[in-house]
Amino acid sequence: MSIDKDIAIKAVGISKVFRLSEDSHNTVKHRLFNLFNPPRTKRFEAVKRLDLEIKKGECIGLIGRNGSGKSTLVKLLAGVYPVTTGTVEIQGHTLLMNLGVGMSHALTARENIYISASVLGLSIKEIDKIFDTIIEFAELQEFVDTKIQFFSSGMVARLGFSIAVNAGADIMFLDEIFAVGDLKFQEKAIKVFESSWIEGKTVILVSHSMDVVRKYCGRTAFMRHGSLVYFGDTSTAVDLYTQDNH
Ligand SMILES: Nc1ncnc2c1ncn2[C@@H]1O[C@H](COP(=O)(O)OP(=O)(O)OP(=O)(O)O)[C@@H](O)[C@H]1O
Repeated sequence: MSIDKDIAIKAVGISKVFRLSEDSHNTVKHRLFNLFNPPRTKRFEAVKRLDLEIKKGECIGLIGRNGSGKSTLVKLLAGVYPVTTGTVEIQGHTLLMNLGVGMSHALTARENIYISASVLGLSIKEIDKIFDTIIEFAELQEFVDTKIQFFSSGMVARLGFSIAVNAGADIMFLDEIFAVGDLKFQEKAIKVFESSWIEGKTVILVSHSMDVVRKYCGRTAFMRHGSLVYFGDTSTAVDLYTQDNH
């Protein structure tokens, strides 16, 4: 499959099926007696077959009710989950900022910065230079050598956002970034969004705030029960979502 130079993400026929165990073999005794009678599994299609093409430099909104498949779709696009069907092609360095997905909870903030930034293509020397800026922006000076499993979800999100901003990810998946962190951090995140930094970046913004989506997203995708119902101009997507009673 070929991908044009101006495309950041091209997904064709992608879907995601989770297999949920329905069994009651949850005790050792049950498991032993049922060795040759494996637990039954139920198929659940969290993302139904869809195509999606996002251009470089676009800021895309992703909206839908709880459980409609937004986070699963983002994880498929970011390569966190393998797709059940279809293909995803990416041009650029991506970073997923979804409350620490992609970061290792057993490692410290310092270690996670070095790992994430090197995944983004930076050398150790380059990371040394921006290390303090990342920590200061995230306001985590006192927690540099703390394992992030002890961080609050807001602290993890701040760290992820700061790495992406300062280490130069060119495709960013932001899952509710304006809803985490305290007021001061949210203001900082908004400032970044409104600065020239955003120019040329590709952003996929998952949000339950229609104001945020209206303000920053040129096009928006609306999901319902795992299906992509609409992908086009933001005002139509927001209208469809707000009128939706299914
Ligand atoms: N790892 C998993 N295993 C099994 N089912 C899952 C898994 N992850 C998500 N699901 C299911 O897939 C469906 C879609 O979940 P998803 O988190 O993508 O929705 P969402 O639109 O992001 O919701 P929210 O707005 O609440 O964040 C839900 O029914 C959820 O229970």
